[in-house]
Amino acid sequence: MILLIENANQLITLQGTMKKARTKEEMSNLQIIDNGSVLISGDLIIATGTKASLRAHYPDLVSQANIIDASGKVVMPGLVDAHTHLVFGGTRENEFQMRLNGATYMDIMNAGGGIHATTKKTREASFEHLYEKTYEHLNDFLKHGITTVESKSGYGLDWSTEEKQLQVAKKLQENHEVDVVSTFMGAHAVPAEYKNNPDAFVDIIINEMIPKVAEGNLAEFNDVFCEKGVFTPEQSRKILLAGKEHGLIPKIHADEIEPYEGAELAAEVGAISAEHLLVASDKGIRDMAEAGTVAVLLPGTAFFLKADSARGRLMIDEGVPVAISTDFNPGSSPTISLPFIMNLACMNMGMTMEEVLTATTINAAYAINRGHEIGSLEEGKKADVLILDVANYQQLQYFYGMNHTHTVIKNGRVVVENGVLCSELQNVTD
Ligand SMILES: N=CN[C@@H](CCC(=O)O)C(=O)O
Repeated sequence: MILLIENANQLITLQGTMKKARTKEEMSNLQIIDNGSVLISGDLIIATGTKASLRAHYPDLVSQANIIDASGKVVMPGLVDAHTHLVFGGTRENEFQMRLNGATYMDIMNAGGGIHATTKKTREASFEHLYEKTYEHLNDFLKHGITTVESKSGYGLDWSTEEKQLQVAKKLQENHEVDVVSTFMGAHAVPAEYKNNPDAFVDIIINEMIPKVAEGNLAEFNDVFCEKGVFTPEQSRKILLAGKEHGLIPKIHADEIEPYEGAELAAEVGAISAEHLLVASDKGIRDMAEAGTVAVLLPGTAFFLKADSARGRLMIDEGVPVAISTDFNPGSSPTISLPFIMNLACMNMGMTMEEVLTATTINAAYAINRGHEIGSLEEGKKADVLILDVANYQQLQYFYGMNHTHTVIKNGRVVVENGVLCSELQNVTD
């Protein structure tokens, strides 16, 4: 199948020569083509350029192509969400009310709620239930223009449930249009049964769970919630290094609630990303810049927890490559709306609209080791393309809290048309 998208008001390609996440002023370089076209063959991008240049260079392909007219619209790479806790049982709106009444996130967790409440529900849920519920969430992601999602386990905290979450993610990767990239996060919390002996649980993660994850090829990354009252930096280091020995790339939930030298640890162990970073230290930020660790910032979580956002502006100025993600989870960020989170990044972290687009495409792709195949519209990359019903990219932030997705092309196939999932249209006509 050959597709030709033509007449885009603005075609944002994000093309670049660098083979790594963008930093500093590179984050503002969107490489925009006015009246742009994208030529797609099968699941790959063949070329981008002006209408005239593609028609002149590829007359044979153009003559066979199905044309998509993007007049008056913005065309850009599919959005990448590099931090979610995608597969979970239950919801926690009761905790939202508790937090509105003044309780803190950690108060609730220490009293057996929070991650522990979702762990209970996820342990109880069947594989089929989790699969169907998460399938619906992925449909929502797709309708908002997100074509790749990272998914962390961590609501099992025992092997059978961790494996169930990872297997759900794996089956979704096989069956759903959205690409699902898996992270093992057995170290999300210390389960109640190990409350008095957390080191014994750390040993189980290291000696039992990580080897099984690697053997079953169930995840690419290994993540730890390094936080006071959860896992110490020493425990986190051990878990991340053990994962590395088994081929799992380190990620870390760092400096979210209290400063704990998580950013420093991320740089030290060679983590691909450090995530949250609301209270990361100046030294931690400098260490990350030097190590090239991607900061995955989650302004929706700060918003929902009524906390101050991470210092995104400073991180960019210091040379840290920044990505922005939803942190979709049932407690601290129950939203799939990456477009809304992008707006929060502008409003609350001092990031420019250009930086935010880079942070949710190419830099997010690098945060999950996919920068070579997604995140920009370039020859040879996957044809994951988003067409937005806005006249310019600034309107995407200006008309905030709305879904501007018109068309989504995933792997060279139109999967959302006029804002509606093609699979849903199919069901109506069947
Ligand atoms: N902070 C730790 N983990 C999740 C929240 C998980 C939950 O509350 O269920 C996060 O990334 O925000």
